[in-house]
Amino acid sequence: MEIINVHDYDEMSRKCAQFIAGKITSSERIVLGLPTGGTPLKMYHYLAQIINENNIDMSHVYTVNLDEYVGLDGSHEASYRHYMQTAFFDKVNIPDENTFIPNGKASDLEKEAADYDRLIEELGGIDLMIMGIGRNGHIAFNEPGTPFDQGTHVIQLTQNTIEANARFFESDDEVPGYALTMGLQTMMNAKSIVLLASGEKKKDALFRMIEGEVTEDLPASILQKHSDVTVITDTEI
Ligand SMILES: O=P(O)(O)OC[C@H]1O[C@](O)(CO)[C@@H](O)[C@@H]1O
Repeated sequence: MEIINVHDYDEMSRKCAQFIAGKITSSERIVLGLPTGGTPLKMYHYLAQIINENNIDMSHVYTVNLDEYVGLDGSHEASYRHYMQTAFFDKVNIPDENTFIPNGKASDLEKEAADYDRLIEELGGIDLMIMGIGRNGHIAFNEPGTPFDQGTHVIQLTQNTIEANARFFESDDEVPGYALTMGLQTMMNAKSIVLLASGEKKKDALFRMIEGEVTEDLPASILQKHSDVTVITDTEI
């Protein structure tokens, strides 16, 4: 695991955006795994800026998002589809049909999960996966206790995650209790991974992820077993 220490959130976001832009321009075709949450917001800002300033072609870029709330569709302001459109997709010239996010309104969620894994396979797998980390060590919505060998699935969110995400809703009660998320196996299949972590509140999870035991109690610890993980962080560990 390579750890890149930066001074602050801004530098972390800029570095990551530059790295992704470099990969996009140097690839004939690329599949990106993309996160939501507070952490990557500024990274998307810089990435859109770099793409537009340099007229970077996006027709060969495909994106698969990590997760979506069950019960929300793209018209809901807290849905991850809405987040991605406003934070990134609407700002760059990526074809709509190249962007994929699990459908949280699917009538058969199990089927939607299986179809999502099939889609990733048909795209040829994920070349570069960007992710954040939750305070309890979750990645995507894989909460502590999630088996390491799972593909995309439905998960019940913990109270900790509901509270952490309540800031995107009017109140705690509005945060959906379930989500569709890529599984840890899906994420580990990505060829390269970049994990972003900013701030003291992530310090404990980050430390355990890097130094601790590989355990399902801390989902992110599985990344110790991946051969190409870069962590960009402003948190001293
Ligand atoms: O970036 P934030 O908002 O701290 O969230 C951390 C993690 O929580 C999630 O948003 C899910 O709760 C993940 O997608 C993200 O990696």
